[in-house]
Amino acid sequence: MAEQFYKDLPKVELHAHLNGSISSTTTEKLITKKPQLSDQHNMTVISRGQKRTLEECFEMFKIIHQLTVSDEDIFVVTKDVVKEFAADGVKYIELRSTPREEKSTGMTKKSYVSSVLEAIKQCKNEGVDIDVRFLLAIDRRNGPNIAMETVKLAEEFFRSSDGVVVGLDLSGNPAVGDGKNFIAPLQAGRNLGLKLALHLAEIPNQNEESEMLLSIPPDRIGHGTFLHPEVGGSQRLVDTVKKYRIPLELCFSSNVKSQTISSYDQHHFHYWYNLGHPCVVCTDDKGVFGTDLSLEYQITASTFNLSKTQIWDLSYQSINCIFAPESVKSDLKRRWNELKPGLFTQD
Ligand SMILES: CC(C)=CCNc1ncnc2c1ncn2[C@@H]1O[C@H](COP(=O)(O)O)[C@@H](O)[C@H]1O
Ligand SMILES: [Zn+2]
Repeated sequence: MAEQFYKDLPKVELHAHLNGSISSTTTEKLITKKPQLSDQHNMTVISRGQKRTLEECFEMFKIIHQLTVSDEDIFVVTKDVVKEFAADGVKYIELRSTPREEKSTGMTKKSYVSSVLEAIKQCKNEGVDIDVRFLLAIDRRNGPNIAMETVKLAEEFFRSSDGVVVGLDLSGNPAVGDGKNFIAPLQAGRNLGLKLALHLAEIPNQNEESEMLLSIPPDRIGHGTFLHPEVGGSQRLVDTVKKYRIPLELCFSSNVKSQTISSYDQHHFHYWYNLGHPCVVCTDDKGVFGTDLSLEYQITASTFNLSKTQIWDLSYQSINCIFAPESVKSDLKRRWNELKPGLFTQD
């Protein structure tokens, strides 16, 4: 559990996968409806101090996906996840999820997205204090044709969701498939006005793929762990990211627990923060990695010795990286400034 300062800090969450963000309370709820899966419960979270390989982490999603197979499941999960982020002091979130169909329950990709959006709407009607937006995710293992279908689905909801659907994500096991196959669908999405948040250089030796994806260019980068030359990336990659000033979504617990980074102090946050490059602290999969955004901010502060003012600035500057329009950014900044005095008189 994070200290009160980090909980009270108003925060922006820009990298959260819906099915990776399910809490153990919600998992229990889902298991009650599916008792045949009851022995899978402790398979869906990596506890404190534990680590897994990246491959093992992706295996966990197969189990989680068995728990969320109907529109009702997706609705319940979205509502709970949104409320949990709000309770953790997150004032603006961009959730992302891969539309899935499930023949046994009649869930289609379209009804999947509708269920997410209905849950978001209900949270808003109930007065939950958080602005929620949504990105449709493309899973690399499904290939470019499915990716193009996802772009079309995103286009439909982009037009009809009153600004809730803002973009596309490219994710899934980075060792599977080739990123260059997704350039065309991603570019098509971009031309439609959808913003792009792409997982990039999450594992080593993907410089060629990273270069191609950066040439689009994306609006934000997920992880970017192996972009810089010290870890086998290249100065050219760094220069491109700097030239376009593409913000990085950084996820400490995720990277350490899935072992793409050996320890917190080795995290590339250090590299990019020292360059003055926009860095956004995120959770990735708060359920799987047993974390929340407050804790990720606290880890950032304690690992790199950042003061409370520096942490405040980090959170405030994240507002510039959201995909919602400028007017939303201004409103959030006003809100942050109203909350600031209360936060700094606690000492
Ligand atoms: C497993 C691991 C190391 C997690 C951290 N890094 C990740 N890298 C790439 N894709 C991810 C990651 N975490 C979640 N995802 C994507 O998000 C999905 C789960 O959320 P959803 O079903 O899209 O709602 C996964 O199936 C995967 O496609
Ligand atoms: Zn991710």
